[in-house]
Amino acid sequence: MSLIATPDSLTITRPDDWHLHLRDGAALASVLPHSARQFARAIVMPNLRPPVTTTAAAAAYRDRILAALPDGMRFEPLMTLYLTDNTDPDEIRRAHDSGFVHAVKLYPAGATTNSDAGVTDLTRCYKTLEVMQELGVPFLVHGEVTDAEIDLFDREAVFIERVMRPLRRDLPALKIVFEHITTKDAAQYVAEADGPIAATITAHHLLYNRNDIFKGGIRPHYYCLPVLKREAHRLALVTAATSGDERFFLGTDSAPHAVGAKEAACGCAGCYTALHAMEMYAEAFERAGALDKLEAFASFHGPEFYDLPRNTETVTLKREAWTMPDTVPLAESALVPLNAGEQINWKML
Ligand SMILES: NC(=O)N[C@@H](CC(=O)O)C(=O)O
Ligand SMILES: [Zn+2]
Ligand SMILES: [Zn+2]
Repeated sequence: MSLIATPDSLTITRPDDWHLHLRDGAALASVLPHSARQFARAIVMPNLRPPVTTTAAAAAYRDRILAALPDGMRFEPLMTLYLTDNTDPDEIRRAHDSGFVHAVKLYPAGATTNSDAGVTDLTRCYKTLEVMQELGVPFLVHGEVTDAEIDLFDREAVFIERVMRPLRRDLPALKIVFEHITTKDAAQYVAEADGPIAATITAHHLLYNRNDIFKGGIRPHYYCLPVLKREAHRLALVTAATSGDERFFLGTDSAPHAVGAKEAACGCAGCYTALHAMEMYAEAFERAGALDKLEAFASFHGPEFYDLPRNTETVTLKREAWTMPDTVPLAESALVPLNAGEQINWKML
């Protein structure tokens, strides 16, 4: 354990981000240095337009990410495939053999940003999922039902009953990550489940609840999917993240959108936290009196689940106040990060 802690400084093994949106093209070049500064590796989400559905497309995307990395920075993109109703089981074998595709992602069709090509009915994918189970390829799940009749705030809890339980009954050895969990239902489900299941938790779901979306007016930069929930759920996520349970690990879900796409009559879902993710997590763990649990959550549990080695370098977080920028460039436009213009209490050196 490399954890060295004083009241004002915390040195931990370099962390990884197990859920990240990097986009593509000029936007990729804008955001990549932020994540590369904070994290050694990241699970890169495949919801591009068109989505990354093949190993060949993942290889090309990986090359574009590495080409966009500024000189002198190190960062390893861990690639994923986007599951569709038609993903061929052989594509999973190719992905597994590639050595650089580390997981397959479920977007229920219509659930979130760029999910139109997603899965309409998971039972159509069972042949493909069986091969993933056989090869030990993790299945990363955006866990919300898309049924318009289900209340937006209940979609994760209903997903557990309608999709997660039947899936795990039918494929009990499939490795699953319940991504960006937002409810006590999901935290409890994962903590109590038998078998190979884990969950990522974002920094913003540890720090905020649904009141923050509406504080003094509508605040689009706090809108993401799954949407922030009520305080009891936030508290359950904090308990899970700080418990030391290896099933819970860090995934920022940092999701860049141009300012105009967020500050709009019908704004996009996604919070941008890549600039200050570790500072946010440190704040959340400190408030819970659990800074000593941050290293395992951020740097050990993820590699363990993905069968990857831990990073060997360290990073240091210092208690030092600084102010988040109001905007940062995003290709030809700009994005507004979460906490824009606010004071941050920790600083990653
Ligand atoms: N989390 C979000 O609100 N948005 C993500 C998609 C996702 O992770 O669901 C995005 O790609 O913008
Ligand atoms: Zn998602
Ligand atoms: Zn995401």
